Parts: sequence; C-alpha cells; structure tokens
Amino acid sequence: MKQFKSFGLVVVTLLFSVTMAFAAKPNIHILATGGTIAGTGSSATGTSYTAGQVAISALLDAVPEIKDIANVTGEQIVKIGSQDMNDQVWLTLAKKINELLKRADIDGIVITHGTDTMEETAYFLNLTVKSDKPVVLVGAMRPSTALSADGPLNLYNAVVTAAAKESKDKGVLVAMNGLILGAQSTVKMNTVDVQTFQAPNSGALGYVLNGKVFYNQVTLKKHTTQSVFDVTHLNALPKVGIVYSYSNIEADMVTPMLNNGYKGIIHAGVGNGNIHQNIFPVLTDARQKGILVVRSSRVPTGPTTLDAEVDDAKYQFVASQELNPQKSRVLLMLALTKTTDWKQIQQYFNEY
Ligand SMILES: NC(=O)C[C@H](N)C(=O)O
Repeated sequence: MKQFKSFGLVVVTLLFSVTMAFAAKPNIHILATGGTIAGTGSSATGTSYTAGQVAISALLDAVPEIKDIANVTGEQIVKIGSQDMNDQVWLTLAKKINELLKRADIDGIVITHGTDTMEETAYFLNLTVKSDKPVVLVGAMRPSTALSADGPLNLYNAVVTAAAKESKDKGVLVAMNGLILGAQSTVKMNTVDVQTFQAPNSGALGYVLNGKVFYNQVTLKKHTTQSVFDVTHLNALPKVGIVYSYSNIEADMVTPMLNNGYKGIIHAGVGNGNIHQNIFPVLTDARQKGILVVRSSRVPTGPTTLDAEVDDAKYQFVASQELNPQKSRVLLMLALTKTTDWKQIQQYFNEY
C-alpha cells in the first residue's frame, strides 16, 4: 500500500512538472511565406536554386531544438520568392497577425520570408500590427540544401527572439545572422552575404547568443500600438511607384506615372534627394494633379532632409527623412489611406 502511494506521488509530480514545463514555454505561431530559407538547389555548393520550395513543417523538423524553447505551431501563407511579394499578401499577413495576437494562447509570431523584400514587409507590419507581442521576420541567404545553410540557426534565433519577454513592444523585428534589427531601420545591404541585414543609420537593436536575447537600444519611431494606420477594412492599397534618378534622366521616364492611376511618386533622388532639371517640371505637374511626391535618396545612408537644396514648402513635396525609397513607398501608401494633405504626410514621415 505504502509503495503504491509513493508510486502515485511520483506519477503526480511527473505529470505536474510536464504540465508546468509545457505551460511555461511560450506559444509561437509561424507564418511561412517562402524565400531562400525554404529554397532548394541541385548542388550544396553552387549558387543556383529555387526559393520557396520547402514546407514550414520540414523547416521545423530540421531544427528540433526549437521545441525546447517554445510550443510552435505553423501555417503556410504563400510559397514565393519575396521578389514576388505583393500588397495582397501584406494585407493578409497584417489581418491574420492582428487576429492571432488577440488570442491569449499566442505569445508571438515568426514569419519566414525571403530576404529581397523582407525590410518592406517588416516595415508594413510595423505600421499595421496592433499588438505589443513580438513579431519577428526571418529568412536565409543560403538555400536549405547548401553547405552551411544559415536558415536553421536563423529560424532558431527568430523563435528565441519571439519567445523572449524582452522583445515585447520593440516594434516588428528582423532576426538575421545573430542580429535583432528594427523594421524601421533595417536594410538589405549585400546581395549574397549572410550578414546582409544591417541598420546603417542607427545600428541593430540587439543580438541573440546561445538561445538568449540581448538588447542595447530601442527605436524612438512610432510603431504597432502607437500607429494610426489600420488595415482592418482595407482590400487594396493606393498605387505608389518609385522613380530612380540618374545623370541625364529624361522626362519620359516619369510622365507615364501621371496618367496611370498613381496616387503617389517616390523620387529616389541623387544626394540629399535632389531632382534633375529634366524631371522637376513633371514632379511639379504631379503635385498640380494631386499626386503626392516624396523625395527620398538613392544614397544608402543618411536622411533626405527638409529644405536643403529643394524648397519643399514651395513645391509641396515631402522629405523622406531616414526612409529609403522602398520603405518610403510603404509609408506613403498607408499615409494615403488617411489623407492627401502633404503637411500631414510630412508629419508621418517625421514620426514613423
Ligand atoms: N535570400 C533570399 O531569400 C532571396 C530570395 N530571392 C527571396 O527573397 O525570396
């Protein structure tokens, strides 16, 4: 009888600790979109491969250690190279994440994503997710079949980041090659290197080491719960395009944008967002037609500032501050869902 009692006690204790261990682990949901992290190639050493081939379940099976840090569930949203990313996927992701994060049984989200447009998706979600729970994007520069594929450790680090209490209210994050970067400041800086994601204007927010996160700074830009942008009832985004400037650019590169439904033009200018005299009149015509014009720069670092060589107030142009052209496009699309007032839009560019 005594033996039976102590056996019962052991079983209860075991059950309790298993339940506690399970309960103590955060619940992380993975949304998979494809990219090189899910890419396969015919050779382990070559550079040619196809992105977005492997399902999320197989990616997770490759990193069983993830189960030690979180209870992970996952679903496939799309299976694409992120060069094919589009507004519909962004809207789907934002709406889905907002629904998922309302649930008490989900503590954070990881999105597997191609690196080509990761910074844009991250910034779009940074402005449209309405929760302070961690949302972390992750990808890889080498396909899953490569020697020293970077995907498995990146995925592990992304789950560590999403599962960490310290990641709360930091805005949408990118976890790549050991760094934790903020969506607003991170940029893909190298076409092939695994250390491609950097924040050239302000630096990384922190890093992941040995399964733990370490933060050194936070962003002062508005994001997630402070953002005024809401996609709940949106099924499309205003059409905004980018014009890349260069020596001798001619007006006919820009004029088609005045008659094809564009609500906004991002000018990737030279230097501090300067505009060639050949296209300056086209951009002032755009303003006459009510099309918003944002001056950004093709220079990779530094802000595009108000009233440097261009009198923005005179022409009713907006200066992009530290946003590069592709992120300026994201903010202008969302800004245009609220207003066409260039002064208000300039305010958004100052704050976000
Ligand atoms: N490294 C990558 O993920 C590149 C790939 N083209 C993508 O963005 O999907």
